Amino acid sequence: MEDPNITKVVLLACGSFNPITNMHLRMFELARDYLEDTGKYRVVKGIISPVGDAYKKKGLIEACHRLEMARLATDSSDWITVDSWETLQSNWVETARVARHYYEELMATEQNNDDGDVVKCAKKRRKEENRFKGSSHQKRTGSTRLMLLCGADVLESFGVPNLWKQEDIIEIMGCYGLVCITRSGGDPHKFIHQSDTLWNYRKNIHVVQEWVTNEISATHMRRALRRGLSVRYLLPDAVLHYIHEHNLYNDESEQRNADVVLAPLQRFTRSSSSS
Ligand SMILES: Nc1ncnc2c1ncn2[C@@H]1O[C@H](COP(=O)(O)OP(=O)(O)OP(=O)(O)O)[C@@H](O)[C@H]1O
Ligand SMILES: O=C(O)c1ccc[n+]([C@@H]2O[C@H](COP(=O)([O-])O)[C@@H](O)[C@H]2O)c1
Repeated sequence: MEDPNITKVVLLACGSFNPITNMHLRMFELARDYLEDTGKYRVVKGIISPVGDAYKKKGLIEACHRLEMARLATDSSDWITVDSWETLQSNWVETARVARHYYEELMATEQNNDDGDVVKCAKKRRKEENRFKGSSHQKRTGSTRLMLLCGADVLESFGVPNLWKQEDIIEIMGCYGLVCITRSGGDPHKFIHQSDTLWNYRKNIHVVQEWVTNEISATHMRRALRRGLSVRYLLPDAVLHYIHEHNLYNDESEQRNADVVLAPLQRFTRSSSSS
């Protein structure tokens, strides 16, 4: 018998996953431990949603390969899944829209048509943008909630001018909530404190401290692979075999989209993003 006071949660992680690393998988485990330790949540599913080919980020290889690597990486997990919906869209899809898609899917599955309609919630949120002061609109005890899972760099990218739409940030915080894993060099608590918008929604942002800090990033993987260095044990063996089998990361692949106007997050110069 389910405890009615415990809210079920689906975690959604968006990103390039170019390639997927062990840290991407660890994010899910860390988030689940954190949420369940509060005694308020039970994490029932994790979704990895790789960005589509229309996201013109330098060095981004084809979605079919990124998807397949993510599938191989999650093969042994009984709760983390990979979903191709985002990669099947012809245009780049904003993260708020991706979240809306999965939330609607979730609601349809649960046939839960009560006041949890996220589209209504999103519209209302946009109207109330300047008045709303955070927190308890999301409470839907008894039904499943969707939360966005990301690293602290993504949270901090919310502060980059003209990168995210303000209403999307508000929708993400107000309708879903965020689980944010610390990354070395970042300070999400300070960032939330310094942003009026994030401060308003602070109760919907769960900052998870990763004590075993590491610098694993997809950028590091690609760089090492281009140089013929080992990345073994930084990503699953099956993924590594797949990379070698298809010769995925090399000087040529790193030049993909090099001549295209930068993808949104690339404009936000993170140290790990330089090649
Ligand atoms: N070492 C890490 N610690 C915490 N979060 C991470 C880490 N690596 C990736 N993430 C998070 O995983 C999600 C997907 O990330 P993404 O595919 O952009 O990986 P990345 O390793 O940061 O990529 P790149 O190096 O290509 O920019 C993002 O929310 C990102 O913040
Ligand atoms: O929705 C937005 O406005 C938005 C702005 C910048 C980035 N994102 C998403 O954030 C993710 C960033 O991935 P990456 O690999 O560029 O760090 C990817 O899923 C993008 O679609 C989303």
